[in-house]
Amino acid sequence: MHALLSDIRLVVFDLDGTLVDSVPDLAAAVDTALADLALPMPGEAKVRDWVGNGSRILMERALEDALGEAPAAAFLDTAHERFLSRYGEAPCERTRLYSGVGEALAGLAASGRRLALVTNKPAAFIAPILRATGIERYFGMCLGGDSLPRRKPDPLPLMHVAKHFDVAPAHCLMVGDSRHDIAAGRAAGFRTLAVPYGYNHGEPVAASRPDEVVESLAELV
Ligand SMILES: O=C(O)COP(=O)(O)O
Ligand SMILES: [Mg+2]
Repeated sequence: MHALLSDIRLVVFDLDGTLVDSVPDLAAAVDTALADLALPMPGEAKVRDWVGNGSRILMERALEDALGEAPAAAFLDTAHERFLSRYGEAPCERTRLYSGVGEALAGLAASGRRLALVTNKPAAFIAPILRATGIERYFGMCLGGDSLPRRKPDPLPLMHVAKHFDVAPAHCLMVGDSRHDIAAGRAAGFRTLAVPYGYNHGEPVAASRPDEVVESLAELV
């Protein structure tokens, strides 16, 4: 086990960009949603930098890019509905686990630690993706960006999970790919660990000063 885990009893994982590379499917849904609205398709590279604050803000960034100005609220609502419908049709066609994730989850679970998932993506998409990638059984609790009144970088979902498992924050670890994960973890009183391969608005996640950065989650076990 990694030294950081010695007094950790609960490990909370981010999903997009940490456990799964979901951008191919997210980008396909953004592209088709914009095409439905007769707007140009942004493609994967741009979408990669827009993921991290939930699907509504993802679509706000996409519309702003396509229109050259901030979208009207009603148009954003329409576009967000299009995105949810398109993503719901195919949330895991090309979404894949990052290397090392399977070993890490199996090893941590076997060690008796509790595992949970806190993502900013809508909760409805969590189970289909965990099922398709074969990792659903590891998580005792999963929260989405719309599960509670506030989402990451607010610490609320992390505090909720720690309370659910009755583990003090000092014995909890947040594992994520973005500054929102690190900020939420720190604010909740958790230890924090980052992976550098995910989505962080084009910036290195190390700039958020997590307690540790690992190239692969396999290094945890
Ligand atoms: O859907 C998003 O915006 C990001 O999701 P994540 O919190 O799992 O990285
Ligand atoms: Mg993420």
